[in-house]
Order: sequence, then structure tokens, then C-alpha cells
Amino acid sequence: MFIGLDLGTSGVRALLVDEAGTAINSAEAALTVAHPYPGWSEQNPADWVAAAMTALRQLCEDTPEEMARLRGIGLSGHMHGATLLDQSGEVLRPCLLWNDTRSHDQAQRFDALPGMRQISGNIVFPGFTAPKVAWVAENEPEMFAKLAKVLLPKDYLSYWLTGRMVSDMSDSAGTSWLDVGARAWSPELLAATGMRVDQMPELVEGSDVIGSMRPDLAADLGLPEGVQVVAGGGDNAASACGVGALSEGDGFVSLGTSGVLLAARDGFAPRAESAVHTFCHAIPGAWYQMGVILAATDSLNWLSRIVGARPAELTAELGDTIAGPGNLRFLPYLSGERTPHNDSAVRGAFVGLDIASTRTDLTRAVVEGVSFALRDNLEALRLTGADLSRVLAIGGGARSRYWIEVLATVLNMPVDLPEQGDFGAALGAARLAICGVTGAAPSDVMTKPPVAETILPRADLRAAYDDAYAAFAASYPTLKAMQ
Ligand SMILES: Nc1ncnc2c1ncn2[C@@H]1O[C@H](COP(=O)(O)OP(=O)(O)O)[C@@H](O)[C@H]1O
Ligand SMILES: O=C(CO)[C@@H](O)[C@H](O)COP(=O)(O)O
Repeated sequence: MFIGLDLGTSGVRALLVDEAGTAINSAEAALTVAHPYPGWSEQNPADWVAAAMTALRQLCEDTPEEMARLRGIGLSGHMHGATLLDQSGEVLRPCLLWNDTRSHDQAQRFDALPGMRQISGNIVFPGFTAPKVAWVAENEPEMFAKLAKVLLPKDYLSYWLTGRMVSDMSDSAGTSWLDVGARAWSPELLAATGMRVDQMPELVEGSDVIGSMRPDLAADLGLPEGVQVVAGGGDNAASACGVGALSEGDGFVSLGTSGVLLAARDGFAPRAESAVHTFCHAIPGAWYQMGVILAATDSLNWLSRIVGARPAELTAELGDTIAGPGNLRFLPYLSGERTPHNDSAVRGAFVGLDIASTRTDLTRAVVEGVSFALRDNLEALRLTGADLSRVLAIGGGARSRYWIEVLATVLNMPVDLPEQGDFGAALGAARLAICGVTGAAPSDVMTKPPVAETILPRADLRAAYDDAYAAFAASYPTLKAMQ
């Protein structure tokens, strides 16, 4: 038995699978995000541990016989977060998350450094790790003085599980400190940003075993001794393992807190100026590219808080089938934007509110606005040479068929919906654990999921959605000029 432990922004998910990777059971524990000031986004690592314990205990309670045969745990987690530890491994301050944009100035400064984009393969976005640590150095010097190690969020969980501070290539690629082509920490980038290599965790591939579960923790959970912990990957690379997106032409769209359009690549072919991310895959010798928007289901969650209805209730009001775009437009820049605009200062807007606008109109505008922003990502991805002709949809938002039909039509490509079950980051993490512990080849373990339904672009409505996308794209410069 193996577990994929996924630290999502909205919660921890533990997926128990058998040796063949078939799901046996799963458990979840919710997390919240603190936004104490505009642009700030933080979580407490202690909350990740508590949520992981809750999910693991649940699996032990529900499926004791299977958990007694547990052999390995693979990790996955939201990327880029700066988890700062002192010399004794204590957490210094809450983790600055991937959608925290307070380090705008530091990011701009680092992005202009010679060699930065060439070596890291990416723009230095404010959400990436290096500028966030520089923000701490400049604004909380007493914390920075105590900084002994920087861990990514999932790597804090593997530290808690094993006592070892290790990271994998796919997550480390999002720090701005990795030579992404060479898969090694870059001494030049570390020195240029005021950091030392001893402040970085040891680097391994995502399918490498990093150690055994601490005996005290195993005893506390009632698990066998010697459960192996496998490094795993950043959540998008792990999701790619979960859906079998391993080589050129494979891809997915993810509607989670963030929105992601990802294309697997056989080689390292960055084009940083497109604002597309080029990162190491979680399996050795492979890379991927993706466009990222900062608020996909987070936009829906925001609306849900404002109107007092659950996200699923809101999308249920839209029905299952689209009938053309609405007149109301939503620009989903509630936390700023990454691809293609790299604009952490811009904020969202509704355009065209009417005295008759209803809550359903607002939901439809949100669903469409997120889909148009993902079309922006597709256009940016095409500039890099990564082309996709169909994608698989994952993430909580993919539970809305309406949303997926909008996406298929706006992206003008078939979107596959996997059969019910888990085919995202948690499965990818479990598959990395299987490879690490058994030595199986990723291509044998990381197969594509069975497709329950393929949603085709609606030819009769394409022109209408294309016009609405053009209006959406034209709104950004005006919105920017107004702020
Ligand atoms: N039926 C639904 N329609 C649209 N969105 C949904 C639905 N059910 C859940 N969601 C959204 O999915 C989100 C969780 O998605 P998930 O992929 O787990 O996010 P993350 O990995 O960022 O934690 C919830 O916050 C919620 O907004
Ligand atoms: O910042 C990125 C990728 O660059 C995000 O995709 C995070 O990795 C968070 O993911 P979710 O919680 O939305 O899955």
C-alpha cells in the first residue's frame, strides 16, 4: 500500500492506493489562508502538520488492515512557498504562499539580474521563493538573521515525516535559485540574491526515497516501522504524474485555487519573456511548461463568501450546458496575475454590471473570466512551441460540467473528464512513491486515466465566445491604466 499526501492550498488530501495504483480510500482536512494585508497570503506550517495528521488518522481508522501494510508515502504540495527555519529546525514565521505578491519590488530587482532568466529559465515572479525571502531580509531582518534553511511547503511535511531536509527538482524549479536545465542549485543565482547553498535542502529527483518515517510518528499513528518517504513533486508536476502527462503533446487544465494550463515537454526549451513557467518534471530527464493564473476557484470562493452560497451551489445554478457568453465580464485578477501579464499590482473587476444582474450572472461571469484568462495562457504557451490539441481537466472546478464546456469552447479543443476518482496531485504523489519504493519505471506506473466524457467545443457558439474573449483581452490594458 502507498499514500499520496497532497498539501493543497485549500486542504490536505491523503490518497491510499494499492501496488497497482488503484485508489482504496482517501481522507481530507481543510486549510484556510490568511490575507492580513492586501497582497499577503500566508499559512502556518503547524496547520499543515495538524491537517496531515487528521487525514492520516482517518485512513488508519477507516482502513486499518490496508494501513498496516503501508510501504511508502509520496508528497506533493502547493509550490513556491517560503517556509523559513532556524538552526534547530523551528519555523520562524508563517509561510509566504505562492499567491503572496508583497515582494513585487524584490522580484523586479532580481528579474533584471544578469543570467537570472537564462539560468532559471523563468521570469522572477513575486510569488516565487527568492524574492519573498528577500522581502523578509529587508522587512524582518531579525528573522532573516536566524534563517538556517528554506523549505518548500511539501518539503516541510517530509521533514516532519522523516527529520530530513530534502527537496525535489520540480518544486525547487519554482524558487528562482535552481539551474532548471542542469537540475542543480545555481551558485550564481544564490550569491546574486544574498543566499548560501547550505540554506537550501539537499536535491533529489521526485521518485527518490528520502528516508523512513520517524519511529515515534509511526508508533503514534499505529503504522509499521520503516515506511519509506519519497520526495514527490510540486503539485502541478505531481498532477502531471497523476494524469500520465509525461511527454510532448500531453497536458491538462487544472481548476484549483490557481488555474493552470500545463504541457509536458521532452526537453528544456524556456522562453521566459512569455511569462510561461518552464520547470523540471517530477520524473528524471523531463520538463514541462505551464501558464498560471492566481485565482481560478479562488475567484469562485470569493464570490461564494460575498453571496453566502457554496461554490458547488453557485455552479449548479448555471446548469450543465452552455448557451453563449453573458454580457457581464469578470477579470479574475483578485490576487494580481502571472501569465501572461506578470502584473502583481492589477486587481479584478466586473465590467457591465446592470441593475438586473443576478447572482447567477455573476457566477457565469466568474466562470467565463477564469476560462478567458486560461485562453490567455494557451496563447502564451503557443509562443514557447508547446502546443496542445486536447487536455484533461482536473481540480475542484472540473466538477462543474458547465465550466468545462465553456473551457472547451474558449480553448477550442476537446477536454477530457476522467472517470470519477482522484487523478490529480495526490495520485501523482502516490505513483512517485510506488516508483521510488518498488523501482518501477514511471512510464509503466503513470498511465493515463480512463475518460468518462469528452466535452467538445461547441461549434455553434465558438464565434460568440471568441468575441467575448477578444473583449476580455482588450479590457486588461484599460483596467491597468485605471489602477
Ligand atoms: N461543483 C463545483 N463547481 C465549481 N467549483 C467547485 C465545485 N466543487 C468544489 N469546487 C471548488 O474546488 C476548490 C478546491 O479545488 P482543489 O483542486 O482541491 O484546490 P486546491 O488544490 O487549490 O486546494 C474549492 O475551493 C471550490 O471552490
Ligand atoms: O503557483 C502555482 C504554480 O506555479 C500554483 O499552481 C500553486 O502550486 C498552487 O496550486 P493549487 O493549490 O491551486 O493546486
